[in-house]
Amino acid sequence: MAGIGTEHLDAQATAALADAFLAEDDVLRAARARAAENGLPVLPPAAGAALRFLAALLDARSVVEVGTGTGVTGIWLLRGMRPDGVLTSVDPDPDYQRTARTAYAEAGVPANRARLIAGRPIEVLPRLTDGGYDLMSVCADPLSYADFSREAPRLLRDGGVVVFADPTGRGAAAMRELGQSLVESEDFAPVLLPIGTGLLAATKRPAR
Ligand SMILES: C[S@@+](CC[C@H](N)C(=O)[O-])C[C@H]1O[C@@H](n2cnc3c(N)ncnc32)[C@H](O)[C@@H]1O
Repeated sequence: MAGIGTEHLDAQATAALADAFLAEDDVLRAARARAAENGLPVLPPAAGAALRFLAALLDARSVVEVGTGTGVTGIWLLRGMRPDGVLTSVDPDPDYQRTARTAYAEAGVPANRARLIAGRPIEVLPRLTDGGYDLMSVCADPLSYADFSREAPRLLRDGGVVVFADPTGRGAAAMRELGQSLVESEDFAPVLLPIGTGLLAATKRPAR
């Protein structure tokens, strides 16, 4: 683990340590390389580890992901979920989903654990089951996140978590606005985790 033994870490060194702390294996590195070949930005390993941590903490049986990409985040999520848990992943691009399917198979994930839906999330999310999800993970285009966040209270069970990531950092203004709406919402208790360009997470409070 790079950085262990360093007595004082600044923010940059801490970020490097966080990425090296749980280095990706060959399967994740291959999925990341396919993303790079396609010019797709991918979250850093520390963000993937945080998604796995959340899925494990929630003992997630059912996770919905927006932005399948080449499967990097999906593999992290599946590795945190219950062994019988199902990942529903939505992406407008069926070619990426075929690539992700290959990555899941390389990771040893049985095909019935990944339900890939090709379509615009804004049209697909309203069709998914009320309260059917322990975790919603969004890593796509931040300009659409306000629309996706409106679906989160309906899709999540009480105590479920929604997490938004901006893989390029170019959606900072949209992320700030989204963060503010979560702060003001009575439905959620939010936190901004300083991992990568920031993971904006919020847990759904039970109705009082
Ligand atoms: C950064 S990649 C996601 C990568 C994946 N989450 C990962 O880290 O492994 C973004 C994905 O979002 C999809 N996407 C782009 N715009 C979108 C939108 N408006 N709604 C949903 N998905 C979108 C792209 O097709 C692409 O697969």
